Formats: sequence, C-alpha cells, structure tokens
Amino acid sequence: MAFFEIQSIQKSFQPGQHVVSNFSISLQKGQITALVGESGSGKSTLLRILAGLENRDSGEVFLEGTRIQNPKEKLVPGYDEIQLVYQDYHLYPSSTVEENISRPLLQYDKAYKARRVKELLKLLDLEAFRDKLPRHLSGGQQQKVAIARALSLEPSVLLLDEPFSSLDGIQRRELIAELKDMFGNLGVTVLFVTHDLDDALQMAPELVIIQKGKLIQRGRPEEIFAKPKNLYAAKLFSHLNPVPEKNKTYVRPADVQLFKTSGMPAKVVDKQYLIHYNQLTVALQGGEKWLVEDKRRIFDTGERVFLKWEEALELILLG
Ligand SMILES: Nc1ncnc2c1ncn2[C@@H]1O[C@H](COP(=O)(O)OP(=O)(O)OP(=O)(O)O)[C@@H](O)[C@H]1O
Repeated sequence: MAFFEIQSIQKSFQPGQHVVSNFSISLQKGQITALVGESGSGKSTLLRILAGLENRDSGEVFLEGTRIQNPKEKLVPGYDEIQLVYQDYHLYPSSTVEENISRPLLQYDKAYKARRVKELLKLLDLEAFRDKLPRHLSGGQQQKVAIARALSLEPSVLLLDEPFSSLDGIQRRELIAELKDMFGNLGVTVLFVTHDLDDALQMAPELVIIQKGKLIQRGRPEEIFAKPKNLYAAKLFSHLNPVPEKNKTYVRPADVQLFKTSGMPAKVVDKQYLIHYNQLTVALQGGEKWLVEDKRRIFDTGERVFLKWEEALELILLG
C-alpha cells in the first residue's frame, strides 16, 4: 500500500449526482502532485474527504496503512497528520501572525510551542511580521501564515486548496518557487488543487486531471500534453482548432504555420499582441474561427493568410 492511498471515493450531495466518482490515487511520501480541474469539478470536496473533514459515501483513505475515519465516526473530525489549507486562508483576524501560527499547538508545552513557532517564522520568512495582524499583510504573506499554521503540527500530508488564486502574477511565482523548495526540504507529501495549469506546472512534476469528480488522467505534464485522454485534458494546455471535415480532430494554435501564398485560406479578423507572438483570430472559408500564432508579427487585421500544419500533430479526441 502506498504512503497515502485513496481508494474508489464516491460522494454525492444529492441522490444520483456524484460530485466525486470512483476516485482512486496513491501518493508516495514526499511527492508533490497537482490536482487540476475546472471550477465545480469536485476538487474541494475531495480534499475535505481526504482530510477526514467530509463524510464519503463509499471508498477508503489510508495514511501509512491507517484508515482515515469519516467525521461521523470520530468525536473530533480531522487529523493532525493531514492538514488542509484553504484558499481564503481562514486566519484569525484579531490574532497576530505568531498567535495564528501557534493556535494548533495550544496543548503543547510552552517551550516546545515557542521553539516550533520560531522555526516556522524563520522557515517561511515571516519573522518581521510576527506581531502584525493578518490584515496588515499582503495576500502572499497571509497564505504563508496559513501554511505555517498548517505545518505547526508537523503533518505528513499537506492539502492545499487553490493556494495561489488570490495572488497576483509576481506574488504567485515567488511564493510557488519558495514553497516548492520548502516542501522538498521538509519531505512533506503535498496534494494541491488548482484550476490553473500554469500554477500546476510550476509547482508539481506530476498532474492529476479531474473532470466532474472523475480522474481522467494522471502523469507528467509532457505525457499528458502529447497524449491527452480527452478534449478536456487537452484544452487545459491550449486552445484547440477543429480541423474542417475531420470528426473530433483538432490542431493546436502553436502547431499551425502561417504563409502568404499557399495553404488553407483564411482571413485575419482580430490581432492581439501577446508576449511571444501576435495571437490572430482567423476566419476560415466556411466561417469557422481559429486561433493561430503569428510569431513573426507580420499579419494584420483584414489580411489574407494561408495555414498549414503537419497531419502528425493533429489530435483525435473524444469529449
Ligand atoms: N455541502 C455541499 N452541499 C451541496 N452541494 C455541495 C456541497 N459542497 C459542494 N457541493 C457541490 O459539489 C460540486 C463540487 O464542488 P467543489 O467545491 O468540490 O468543486 P471545486 O472543483 O472545488 O470547485 P471550486 O474550484 O469552484 O471550489 C459543486 O456543484 C458544488 O455546488
């Protein structure tokens, strides 16, 4: 049995409507995994079940061979060893950073508590903010306080629910880099959920794709990119253009080459400047719209363009 073993979890809030459906994965100790899926795909529900904070209808969760009990089976739901960090931090607004971090350690002896809080403040680079209230911190710093608090009990599994969604681009990149290093050093097993593939790619070497509560695909990003199991998994990576007259066949914008004289004719109807290329919306002869990448930035709105792509790069995908 794996370190953290999740077997056939089923959950519905309304009869017949599964929010989590026959979901199984096993995680090794120290592994960092990103669970990626669109809003409403059951990610938060699954995390709460894994933390022992939400009843499952069936299936089992084991940590190091010990069965995780449902809240209804336990006087105090949840486990010190499995900590869940929420998207909106759930900090105590009138408590300082230090008090927030030490809250789970209430029943520990004073000397241990002081030592542990000091360690965590240092680990997360929060020493300068120890006496501040959460509202005086940036979003990234508040998220670090929430993570420090979750780490205070030395959990072996950390579940992060959309940890970066309220941070701006620079804050998130910095925090992701910092946390990735720290989790690696601590050897903690991390499952973090996100709807943002970029965050997932920056944080985790392995992805798990969830759609409507079902595990669609698990693997390294390059494997999923090259061989997505379905349209949903493929679309997490990029837009897909449907190939005319070929059923369920698509080509990625990056795989389409643009020419001035030969290829499939189209007309540029919109041009958007992006960092590495101009993104063009082109109308095909049948009226369908495609997105393509003008890496040389030579085409303008209203101009004719000709498209070519290699057949080998076409993706045949079911919904
Ligand atoms: N306590 C509840 N009672 C009834 N329905 C619920 C409850 N919790 C979640 N749901 C429903 O279950 C589905 C999955 O919700 P969940 O929050 O797990 O998805 P998610 O992938 O985390 O989405 P998001 O990223 O928007 O939080 C949604 O349709 C939601 O309305």
